[in-house]
Amino acid sequence: MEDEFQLIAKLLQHRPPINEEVEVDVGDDAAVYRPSKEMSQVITCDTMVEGVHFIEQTMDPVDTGWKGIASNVSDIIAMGGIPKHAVISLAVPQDWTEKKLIRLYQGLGEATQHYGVTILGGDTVRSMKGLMVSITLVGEVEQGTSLRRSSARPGDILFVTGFIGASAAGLHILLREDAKEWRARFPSLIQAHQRPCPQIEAGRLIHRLGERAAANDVSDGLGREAREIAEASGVRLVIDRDQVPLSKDTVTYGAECGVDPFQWAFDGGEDYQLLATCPAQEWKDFQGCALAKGMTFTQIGWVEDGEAGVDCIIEGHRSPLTYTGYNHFA
Ligand SMILES: Nc1ncnc2c1ncn2[C@@H]1O[C@H](COP(=O)(O)OP(=O)(O)O)[C@@H](O)[C@H]1O
Ligand SMILES: Cc1ncc(C[n+]2csc(CCOP(=O)(O)OP(=O)(O)O)c2C)c(N)n1
Ligand SMILES: [Mg+2]
Ligand SMILES: [Mg+2]
Ligand SMILES: [Mg+2]
Repeated sequence: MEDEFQLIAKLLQHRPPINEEVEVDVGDDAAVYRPSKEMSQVITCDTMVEGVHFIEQTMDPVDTGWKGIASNVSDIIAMGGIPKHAVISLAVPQDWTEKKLIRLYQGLGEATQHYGVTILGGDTVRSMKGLMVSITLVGEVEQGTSLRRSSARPGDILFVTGFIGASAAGLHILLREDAKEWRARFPSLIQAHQRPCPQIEAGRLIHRLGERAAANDVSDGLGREAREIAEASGVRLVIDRDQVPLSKDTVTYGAECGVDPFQWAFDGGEDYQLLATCPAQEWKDFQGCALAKGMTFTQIGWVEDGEAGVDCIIEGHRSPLTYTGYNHFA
């Protein structure tokens, strides 16, 4: 590799074109974009670190690029927003060749194209060990209407979008020494881990409920995300564990390898689905509306008055949730 400036020029060939909202593109000290009228700006930042979020065995660089954007898009969606512009910070170790970095950018390019996000800049520096990709994503939401973790109220329905736990099941396969044969049998689990696909439409549909809905994206496992909503709202969430939607492959693989698949759902993380609440009287229509748009929203519990926290019903027996979720410093 010659120098970082030539590298940046090569990498940028793999980003989708910018649009008319961009006043100053890559190439100056900072980028300038024009926010839409009547919209508030939403800003988030998520990082992928080699050895923590991915290793060579689990992710091709193209997947790491995709997932870096997806994890940020997921947070904008969980606020009810629409993702718009990204800046990308790279710390590159010696063993990451230009070829691998171009693959990373192809993944970033695919995901930004898919979600209508423009890459407006970034930063490129040396890392002494391991690649780090840190992405800051700006989105927008109608003023004063973002979805908060603090909006859950007693009597609400607690629900999730899609399936939960498939990403952690996929990671379990990818970390096996005999991964090859399992990968071929359970491609949906591998896909869930490597290519999560947060759905903007799901967030925007929940956003229609306005301040009566609370939402969190599932990055650290249901156990962790549920606690965050309970604490922010000052309510007790009750989850009926057997209602948590697990994909058929998640259940089959769990049975074959002797792992409780609910552990993947509650402790695993990286599903990038939404955990949300909805007023009970709206639930049936709301769920029907999601279905009509090709999305599955599944009730997994409800919200009660009481000490802030989460209870879980397992085979008819209710007790405080013991699953903890993912913890970086455990
Ligand atoms: N180093 C930091 N400095 C300031 N705020 C932070 C930092 N790390 C996380 N946060 C904030 O703490 C909150 C929780 O972060 P995090 O658990 O990463 O959220 P999420 O799981 O939705 O990505 C977010 O509002 C985030 O912006
Ligand atoms: C090699 C490897 N080991 C473990 C994991 C699991 N893992 C790493 S970070 C993480 C939690 C999600 O990442 P985080 O940075 O906490 O995202 P955020 O909650 O901020 O969106 C999980 C489940 C993984 N993806 N890859
Ligand atoms: Mg985060
Ligand atoms: Mg989040
Ligand atoms: Mg996290």
